[in-house]
Amino acid sequence: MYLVTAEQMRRLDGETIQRLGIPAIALMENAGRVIAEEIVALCRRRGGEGCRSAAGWEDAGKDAALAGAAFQVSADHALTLDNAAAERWFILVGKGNNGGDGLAAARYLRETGIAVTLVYAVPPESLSGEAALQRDAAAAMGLPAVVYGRDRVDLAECSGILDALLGTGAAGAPRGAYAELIAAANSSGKVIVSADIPSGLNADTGETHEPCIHASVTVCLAFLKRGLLQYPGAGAAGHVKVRAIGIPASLATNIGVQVHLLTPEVLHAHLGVDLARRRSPDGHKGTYGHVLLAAGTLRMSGAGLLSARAALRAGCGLVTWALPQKLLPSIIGSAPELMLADVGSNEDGTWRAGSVSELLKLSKERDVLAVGPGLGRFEADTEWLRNLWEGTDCPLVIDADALNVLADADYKSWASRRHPVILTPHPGEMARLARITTAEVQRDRISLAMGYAKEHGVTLVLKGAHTVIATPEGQAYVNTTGHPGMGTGGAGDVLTGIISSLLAQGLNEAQAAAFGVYLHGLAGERAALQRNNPAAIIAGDIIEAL
Ligand SMILES: NC(=O)C1=CN([C@@H]2O[C@H](COP(=O)(O)OP(=O)(O)OC[C@H]3O[C@@H](n4cnc5c(N)ncnc54)[C@H](OP(=O)(O)O)[C@@H]3O)[C@@H](O)[C@H]2O)[C@@H](O)CC1
Ligand SMILES: Nc1ncnc2c1ncn2[C@@H]1O[C@H](COP(=O)(O)OP(=O)(O)O)[C@@H](O)[C@H]1O
Ligand SMILES: [K+]
Repeated sequence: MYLVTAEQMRRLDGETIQRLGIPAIALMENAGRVIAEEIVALCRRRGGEGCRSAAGWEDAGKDAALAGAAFQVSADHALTLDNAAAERWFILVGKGNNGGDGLAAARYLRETGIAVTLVYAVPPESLSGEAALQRDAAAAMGLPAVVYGRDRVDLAECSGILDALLGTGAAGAPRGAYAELIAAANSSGKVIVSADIPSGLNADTGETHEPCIHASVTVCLAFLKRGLLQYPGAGAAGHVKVRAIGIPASLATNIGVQVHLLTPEVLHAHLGVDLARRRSPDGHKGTYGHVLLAAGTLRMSGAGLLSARAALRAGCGLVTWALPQKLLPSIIGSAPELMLADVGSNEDGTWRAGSVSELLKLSKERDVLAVGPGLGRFEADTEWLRNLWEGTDCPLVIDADALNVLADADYKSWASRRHPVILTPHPGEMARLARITTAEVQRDRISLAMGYAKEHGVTLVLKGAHTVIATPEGQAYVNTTGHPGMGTGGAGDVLTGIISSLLAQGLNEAQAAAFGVYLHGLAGERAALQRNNPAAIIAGDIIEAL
């Protein structure tokens, strides 16, 4: 599934209207219809109708067939509602095409028997184009209408609100009557369905203006908007339903859309990942690759252990953990499946820059080098990392403190590598890498990740809720597996182990990063299910749930 910006959406609309010759009003009709269908589905769920109607039709069909009846008629189930008389919806209508969508939806809802009242944010005379046609059609159908600020509007009188105030054409924070209506809708306690995006949301970045609608359901039209997947916007959108309105998905490739929602289909069809992770019947530990991990200090020995164990659980054949000598006594025996490589250490258990020669030697017999979890900082660590960057002939995964080393270095001047580099920063590490604040990182995670990956020629995994994976070629994937319970020390170390393990098994960097993030999130969800309270998840649970 593609993710688009408002500007890309305008081009997709334009292509459909101009190149395919589909009139804009037809797209708006489709939009109104699918919005109405989702509202009917919602009314049906809360009215306790469940699937009764659908099953009822099926049963009737079966009965008729058994009785030998040849002729059957069925109605439009998606726009049929048994308890329509119990519903009264207010349709908040803005001046642009988003308002036009709401007006079209209002007509379809009225047809189901639901009472609707149009609440215009602006005088209806100010609507133009297709929205004006919809205004006139609604008026011709006799739909009651009021104008906010001129007529009395009491949102307490309705059973639900359709927010069709602002869509992808909105600029800046909602003003005047729009702001007042949004605030009133939010405090009404009524269920809110948003047309396309919640009004007040930045459709590209996911920033929420003050005020912004808090929807239960957002009926997103044609293509998923980037802002619906990025927090805080993702929180304001509620359940997002993407519905087709007649704009062909193939147009997205024509206009160069490069961001995808990370689904099993995208992993399989777009990235070529074998989701079944088949292993060959005659495979052996040598078949599945060997990870070399440089991680851990006395103070943070657990980070290395978590990465190493996660790598094993993610399926690679062998893991060698290179660690400071002072750590060895406490680690021996803690994970018998691991191989340990003593690379010496300072008196206090920290890494020595001289360990690089041993690491370079070890890397020759390994398929991947992962550096960083629990590494700490040490003297001449920049030169140490530069030697690994320039001297290893295998994919490199860089996490945690090794990212902070990179952030302090001018690594664009380092020799280019034959094998890929994957960086796995959390927002704080990303802020240091990009030399901006953490708040600036979170403002538009997708654009930032894409820009950084392209500029630095790395695969970037920007972690946090809805992790973004960006490739140097300009593609990006947004992951939605995972769980807030994963906000626990060491969860990122587990991810580093998983991604390294997949690389060792022969996946390319985009596959390993995307599939690794996806599996890590699934394991987090499974771990949350296994605990009575998700707050009880610890990083080791994620490994065991892999
Ligand atoms: N064929 C198509 O294009 C299709 C489009 N579709 C639908 O159209 C939506 C996009 O429609 P759109 O481009 O007309 O913009 P939209 O979001 O309705 O709002 C713009 C209006 O709001 C106003 N306004 C702006 N900012 C404001 C603010 N901060 N505070 C207050 N007012 C503000 C601004 O008025 P102005 O300030 O210029 O007087 C302007 O008139 C899209 O999300 C989807 O729902 C679908 O039907 C599929 C086919
Ligand atoms: N709310 C959340 N939803 C989904 N995943 C989350 C959430 N919070 C954290 N995570 C995931 O947990 C991991 C935390 O990583 P990180 O911050 O590096 O932890 P640590 O440094 O302790 O290992 C990341 O993969 C992140 O995406
Ligand atoms: K809206």
